Amino acid sequence: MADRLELQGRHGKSRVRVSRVWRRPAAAGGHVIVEWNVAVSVVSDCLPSYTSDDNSTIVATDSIKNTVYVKAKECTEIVSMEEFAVILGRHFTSLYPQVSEATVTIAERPWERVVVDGKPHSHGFKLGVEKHVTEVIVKKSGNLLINSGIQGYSLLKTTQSGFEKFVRDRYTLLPDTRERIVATEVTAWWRYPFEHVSQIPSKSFCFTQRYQDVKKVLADTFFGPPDVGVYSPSVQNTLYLMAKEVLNRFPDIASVQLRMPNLHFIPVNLGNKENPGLVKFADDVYLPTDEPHGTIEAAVSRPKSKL
Ligand SMILES: O=c1[nH]c(=O)c2[nH]c(=O)[nH]c2[nH]1
Repeated sequence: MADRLELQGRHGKSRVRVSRVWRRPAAAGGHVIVEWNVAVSVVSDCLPSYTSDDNSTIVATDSIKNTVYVKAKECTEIVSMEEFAVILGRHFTSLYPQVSEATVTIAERPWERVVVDGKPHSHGFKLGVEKHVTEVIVKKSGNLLINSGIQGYSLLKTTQSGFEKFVRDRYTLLPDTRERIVATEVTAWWRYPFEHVSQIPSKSFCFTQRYQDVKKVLADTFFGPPDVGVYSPSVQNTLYLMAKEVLNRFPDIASVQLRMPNLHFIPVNLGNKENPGLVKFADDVYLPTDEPHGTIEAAVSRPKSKL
């Protein structure tokens, strides 16, 4: 009976924190620093280690961790997170015959160059908020998948948002409105179309630039023009327009997934019989809360080719 059991295992190291500095002269743009939290997980044929005391085919997770630092050292030129993840994935799947696949996940701590007296500082950084993340899966054949994203991107507007004409039944209390605050913390994931290591563009920074560009398109679509904004009839509609704009603007992005919790700003009305109208809501005083919050998410992709 036991002989017929199947096992699909994987192992690796998580929360490997590494920082890499590239020390360019001030005239060339100054120092560049990245701080990455790396997770590597390999699919590896090391069945005897599960079924017996034979560890002879295990690539130790400690060695996996060490490799992250060795590869960071070897990157003498600036690399993006995505490129670094591909380097790691290629390394594990090509060096070890037993490793058929590697998944490398990286989250970047958002150190941003400071500006002093209107000038970008050559070696000073402050911590930003939203995070660039990536997940790269590399197969031994060189086939790969690159997904990148944003986490913790908090956006809010004080008007140009409403919600009306939704299902109204015996459970409904929420009134229709064309005037409310809308606030969210965007999580976005998008997939690049590269399917093999040989297809990855060589220009350094292309993924990093793309991250900045996607972030801007998401925010610009959420807010609309600076003076008048754009009306949002629902978080659902705004989410769709944000995803659609990313796909329109970037042909090298194949699909976008957005999660946009609706973080409520509840109108405050206080009063009782003796003291009616203690606080009467006039689009001014709110109770902000994220518990509970609405959960709204969707994946948007181009229609599949009918070829
Ligand atoms: O934009 C919204 N979408 C909803 O699905 C929803 N549900 C709700 O109570 N408020 C809102 N707002």
